[in-house]
Amino acid sequence: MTFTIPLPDETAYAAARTRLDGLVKPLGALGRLEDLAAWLSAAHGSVPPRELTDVRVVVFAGDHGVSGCSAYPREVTAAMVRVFLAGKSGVSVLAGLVGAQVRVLDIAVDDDLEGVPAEVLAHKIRRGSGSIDVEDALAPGEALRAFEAGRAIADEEIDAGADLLIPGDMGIGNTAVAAALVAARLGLPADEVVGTGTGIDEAGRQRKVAVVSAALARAGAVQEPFALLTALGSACAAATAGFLVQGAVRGVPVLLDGVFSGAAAVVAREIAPGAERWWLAGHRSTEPSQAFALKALGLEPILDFGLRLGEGSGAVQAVPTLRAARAILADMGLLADLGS
Ligand SMILES: O=C(O)c1ccc[n+]([C@@H]2O[C@H](COP(=O)([O-])O)[C@@H](O)[C@H]2O)c1
Ligand SMILES: Cc1cc2nc[nH]c2cc1C
Repeated sequence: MTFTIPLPDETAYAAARTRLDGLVKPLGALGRLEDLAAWLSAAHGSVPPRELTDVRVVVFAGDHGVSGCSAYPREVTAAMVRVFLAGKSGVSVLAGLVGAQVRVLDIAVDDDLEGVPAEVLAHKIRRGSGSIDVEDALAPGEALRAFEAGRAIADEEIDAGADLLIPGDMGIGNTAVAAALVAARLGLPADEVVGTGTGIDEAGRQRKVAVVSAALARAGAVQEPFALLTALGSACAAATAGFLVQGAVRGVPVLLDGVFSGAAAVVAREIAPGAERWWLAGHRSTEPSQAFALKALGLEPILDFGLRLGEGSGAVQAVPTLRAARAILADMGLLADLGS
């Protein structure tokens, strides 16, 4: 499987840097905002870049098999799908503030979700994913099917006008899976990547370390990305990876969220090298595996608010910063006009 990833426009990048240096401010005084402005110019091939008017969050909902690794029971995942649909989730509220749309999809919720609109269930791969410490997460073929679903979902959003994609996640137990994927891909011990997720105590974290260690031992040296998603991932991880890859294939910027999209991104980059050029990191999660993932991807988070909600909630809060980056290029005056 090979993908053609477009290259961001280097000429636009250089032109943006030149313009930024000429704006009415000390050289470099807008710091990271200048980097983001140049990045967006390269992505859009224009200086200034276009306005980001159609931001879309897709929440991939699913259960993750591993038990005893979360502060909350598995049933919360299904219940939260209804909260997203009612517009009452954290990301729903935060997305509303920046005019972003939120779409929730049942990828692998361990529930039939009776009464939920058919379009929410349209991409369901399975009920729950396997408990990775004792079995493969997915049956043969499911990782590819979920990955293709994620690509199709990105295509749907882009065809409907999305100019910025945000992957969200809802899945009790998914921080253990994220840790396992990052540990396996980057060759790290479980203890270094496992965090407290939804808020487990140190004894709980030690149990989670044991689960992730068992998963890594069970999977052995598996490295091929789809084999990795099958052994240690989940349907949501594979679907998120497909979503990230397709954003890059279509040349549409993607704002990663927390630990889960970070782990999916590490695997997605293996599937489609160069795709990371189209990704930005919205915020720094409290989960240690996210820090390793972002470092490996060469991404620096925009915000660092101690967030650990998931859902796309951190990424949506970085949207105003991206808009600010565009605005300085579009609207600031020039040093050359100073005093005239
Ligand atoms: O994105 C993050 O950084 C993050 C950190 C901790 C927890 N979460 C969310 O909490 C759930 C997973 O936590 P846990 O403890 O059940 O593995 C899942 O629904 C995630 O969206 C998300
Ligand atoms: C209530 C709740 C909401 C969430 N949103 C993302 N992960 C979550 C986990 C819980 C427990």
